[in-house]
Amino acid sequence: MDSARERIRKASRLVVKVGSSSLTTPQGMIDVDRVDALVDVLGARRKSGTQIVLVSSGAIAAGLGPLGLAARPRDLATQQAAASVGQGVLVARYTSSFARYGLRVGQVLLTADDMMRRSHHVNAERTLARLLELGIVPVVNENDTVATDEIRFGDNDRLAALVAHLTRADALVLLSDVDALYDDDPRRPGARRLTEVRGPSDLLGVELGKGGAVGTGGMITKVQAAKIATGAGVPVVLTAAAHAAQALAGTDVGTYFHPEGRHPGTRLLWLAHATTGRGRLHLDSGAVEAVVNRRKSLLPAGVTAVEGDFAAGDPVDLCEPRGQVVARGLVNFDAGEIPELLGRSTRELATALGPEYERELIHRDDIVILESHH
Ligand SMILES: Nc1ncnc2c1ncn2[C@@H]1O[C@H](COP(=O)(O)OP(=O)(O)O)[C@@H](O)[C@H]1O
Ligand SMILES: N[C@@H](CCC(=O)OP(=O)(O)O)C(=O)O
Repeated sequence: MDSARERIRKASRLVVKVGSSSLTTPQGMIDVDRVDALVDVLGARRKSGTQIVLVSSGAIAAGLGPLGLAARPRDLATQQAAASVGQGVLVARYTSSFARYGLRVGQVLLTADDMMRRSHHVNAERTLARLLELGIVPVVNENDTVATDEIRFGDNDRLAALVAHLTRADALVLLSDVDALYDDDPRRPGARRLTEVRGPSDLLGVELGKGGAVGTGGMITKVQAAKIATGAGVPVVLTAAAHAAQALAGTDVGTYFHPEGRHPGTRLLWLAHATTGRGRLHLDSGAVEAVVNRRKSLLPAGVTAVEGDFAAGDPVDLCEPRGQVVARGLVNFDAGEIPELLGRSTRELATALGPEYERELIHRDDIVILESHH
């Protein structure tokens, strides 16, 4: 056996993500046989001592049938209503399916916001750790009913990567309806399977297409998820749900993404990968140098313009003078407060406006430099 794959076979904590298309029928009902087949694999592995976190999509898809909808609705409110109905059905099914192995599940619903706000992510981390200690299988999904369009993950691939990091998992297994990453859309003739990915250069020229009718992200979000996880030191296997047993046994199925071994903080991981800014701050070249190369906080003196309507605490993109986004950060002021601060020193602002204006626009701990600018 490939020694890299050994990491999956020997993992003592695994995050397994399964997509909608592997759990539901085209009619929008739970596919009981496929759920049971997946639980057979996970239940057996749990019984052998491995802790398992299951990140399961399928709430929206499983809500379609009960609501009499023929296809995934386009509008967010109906998707959220379907998720609300479907999530209950889904968890009920997992509860009875895992009970066949004497195992209990615990529902955990997270938003992208929870990954960012320190108090929330500390709580999520603690609850997941406790569930695992208690021998429970946490079943995680995005909290679809409260997540708004701009901020939601939409697919669970990136959420699963962040959960793998949050729980310090030994590996992430992404299960879909396709058995591997291919160099082209596998529905096209001649597409070839990638058995492993060692880094970005292995992905050059790979065509990443959209998914089927029930899934959302297609391969693009799965590859993004793999980059997030491997960048945080967690290896990833991507394969079909039907090959779950082989993947967990470390057999050569699907695509193996080798880990890179850096461990950035979870909150910043979210900031870099799971969102786009709510607005933009344009930096002069001195501020770019300070923030990107010297990892300093961003002060109002180095900002030339502000765009967008954001509130204090929101993520904003930081642009260099030609307009290219180089970093992202959690801003300390509302958009409307910023214009009068621009170009002025913090000391001058404190004297003119009061001591609360002495703070930086964005604290260095709340800034991530985007990948190509490291
Ligand atoms: N290069 C590629 N390699 C593999 N699959 C691809 C590729 N490009 C597009 N796809 C499609 O992506 C789909 C999986 O994405 P999706 O439907 O979102 O799955 P899930 O619901 O499991 O998250 C596959 O069915 C496949 O047809
Ligand atoms: N949270 C959503 C996930 C949406 C979705 O389809 O995701 P995926 O199948 O992983 O591409 C749900 O449960 O329906």
